[in-house]
Amino acid sequence: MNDTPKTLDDLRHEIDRIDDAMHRLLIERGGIIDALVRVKRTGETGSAFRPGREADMMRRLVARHSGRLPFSAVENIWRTIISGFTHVQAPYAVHVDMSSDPAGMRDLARFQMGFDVPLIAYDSADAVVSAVSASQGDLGLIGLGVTRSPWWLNIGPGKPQVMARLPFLIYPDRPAATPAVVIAKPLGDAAVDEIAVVAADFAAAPPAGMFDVITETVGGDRWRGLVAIPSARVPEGAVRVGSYAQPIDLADTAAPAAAAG
Ligand SMILES: O=C(O)C(=O)C[C@]1(C(=O)O)C=C[C@@H](O)C=C1
Repeated sequence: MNDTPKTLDDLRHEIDRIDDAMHRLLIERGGIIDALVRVKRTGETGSAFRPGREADMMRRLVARHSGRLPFSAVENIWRTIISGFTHVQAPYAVHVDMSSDPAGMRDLARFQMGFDVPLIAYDSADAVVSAVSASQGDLGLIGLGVTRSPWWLNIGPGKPQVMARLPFLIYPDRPAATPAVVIAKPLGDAAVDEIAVVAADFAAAPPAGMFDVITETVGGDRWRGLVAIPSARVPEGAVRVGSYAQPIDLADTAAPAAAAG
């Protein structure tokens, strides 16, 4: 066995070897894009965004991760890769509601979509809904919490819908943790139906804990909000305005990423 301590040069050679391999793999990943676009018929729908597939990839990443690199860095690298490959398949912009917590929304948009996707800022959620409605395959990012305007009245069947809930991976001190939803037209097989988003309109606020309220109006003569319900349990006649993959709280998993993160 050779016990000679490695020099700085040796160690940097090892890092170069690993970086070369990672870069080669990224180039190889890019090589399958043309075939993917044909198989998915992305040209016909104009959107490559598949949040269900992205959720599965993130779940596998969580299950596999170990080592020194914080999980947030790994998540961010993969978000940049996935978002970059989504954009090269069919260019899109992300319209962001900056009416509340603009710094948090910008961080979230960049963490989630990287820096190659054009980001367009708006001062209301309604303006984001209009922009996504007028586009082919653009995405909208709308913050959750309380709102003056029930912006969801203009989404639903035949229109843009809620397609993802962010952050998808929940862990302590995570960056880009501002709660938000992604809206988009559910083109191709893009929709993922685990948790349904239902528009509710009641004379008064429902008792605390009755629903998983993800956003609600303040003021006004009625209580309006969006509630999240497991898709299999949505009552008949409910007004569905989208659905998303169930986010993962790493505190509830035994995944190594929970410890590494
Ligand atoms: O799997 C697909 O459908 C892809 O388009 C590939 C890919 C990726 O880069 O991994 C890109 C966009 C989708 O949202 C999901 C995954």
